[in-house]
Amino acid sequence: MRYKLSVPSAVKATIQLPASKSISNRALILNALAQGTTPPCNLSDCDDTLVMIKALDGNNETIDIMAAGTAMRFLTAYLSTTPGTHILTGTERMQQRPIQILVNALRELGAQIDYVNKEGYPPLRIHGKELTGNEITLKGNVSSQYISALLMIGPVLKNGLRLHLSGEIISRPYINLTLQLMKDFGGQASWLSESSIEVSPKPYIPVSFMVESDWSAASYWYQIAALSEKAEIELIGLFPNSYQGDSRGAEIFARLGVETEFIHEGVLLKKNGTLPERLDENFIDIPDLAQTFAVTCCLLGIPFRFTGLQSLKIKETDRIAALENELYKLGYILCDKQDSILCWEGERCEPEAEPVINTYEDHRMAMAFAPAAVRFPKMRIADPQVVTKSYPSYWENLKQAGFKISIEQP
Ligand SMILES: O=C(O)C1=C[C@@H](OP(=O)(O)O)[C@@H](O)[C@H](O)C1
Ligand SMILES: C=C(OP(=O)(O)O)C(=O)O
Repeated sequence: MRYKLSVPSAVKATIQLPASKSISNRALILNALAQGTTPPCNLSDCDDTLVMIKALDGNNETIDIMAAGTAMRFLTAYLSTTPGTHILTGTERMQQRPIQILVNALRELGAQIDYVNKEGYPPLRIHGKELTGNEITLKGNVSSQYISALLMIGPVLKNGLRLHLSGEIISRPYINLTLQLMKDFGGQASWLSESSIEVSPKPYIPVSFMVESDWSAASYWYQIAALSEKAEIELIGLFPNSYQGDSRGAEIFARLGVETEFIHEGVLLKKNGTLPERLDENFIDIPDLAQTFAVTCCLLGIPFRFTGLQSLKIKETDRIAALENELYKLGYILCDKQDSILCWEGERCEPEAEPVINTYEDHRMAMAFAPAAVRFPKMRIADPQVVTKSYPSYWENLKQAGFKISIEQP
């Protein structure tokens, strides 16, 4: 299936954003570890959260978390300390996303985990037991989800946990998000230095917890505001001083002419029309926003150099390659360096007359390219249903904002 989008001349909408999947999936694990009886409020209805709810509710020996990185990593740690034997598996792509760093760390703490097929990758067979170790060193430069997974089980370990992280720490705001939520659930955990974290063996307590809206999802609306002639967009459920690192997207969009005003229930986006000569930005803390800004800058004709993208290759797809391929179809020639830098210096080629944007089973490819319909009315988005991974109502919300969507079967 493909979607062809027609864009309204002015976008005017009030959008109820989805709840954050990162917060939902942490709150579910923490609530389970706290033996809470009421689930967190306003949980996301996205695939990644639904698989987490099912995994924690069910008694199935085999747990399939589909494409959810957080569920795979958080459940690996959780099941290692929970009685029972489980097979944890996921999509074909999930079986190519590395997990050895986390498995080795858990084994050092005493966990019993085996690889079902390929060494270093899911599926895993996990035999839950009491873990006795309390101090480990692991790489901090591959995925912060390994670190979040370990931190969350820290309070239930007999001797607590001390983590030492080596290499340049990526996605640090996600580690801070984990520490914040652990505190909200009565845990005691904090940074000892730039690269060490200590968790006390103090049990969690059940609390009532409300999940805020998703700042990563908000980025596509900022993008629509940046690319449209006229836009008046209200996003519900976002607050200042969010726990989510992707709230920094608002500051970067301010440089691209979209200002944020915090109003009663969320934010109001306002265009001020000023654009920079170029955008150079380090995405080490905000990897999920790279696609949003790459597409936005190309379409606004703003050359860029994005660094800190080393984690993009092991996400839902190789996002650096996917961006290069699909932006080429729209006439933009990007270059990448050292697997961690993506640049566009204004080089153009003839765009395809009717470009079909492939989405590579990556929700963010679909969501970041859809706003490009503003400039490319003949563009199609292939396999648009991928958005359910984090934002099931994305297309409905676009329709609400005046976009028209026609469905095509290739
Ligand atoms: O902890 C989390 O909720 C996440 C951490 C990030 O992954 P990495 O730490 O692998 O970069 C991010 O890309 C992902 O969407 C969600
Ligand atoms: C990378 C992502 O998700 P995950 O790693 O949790 O699958 C994402 O949502 O962009």
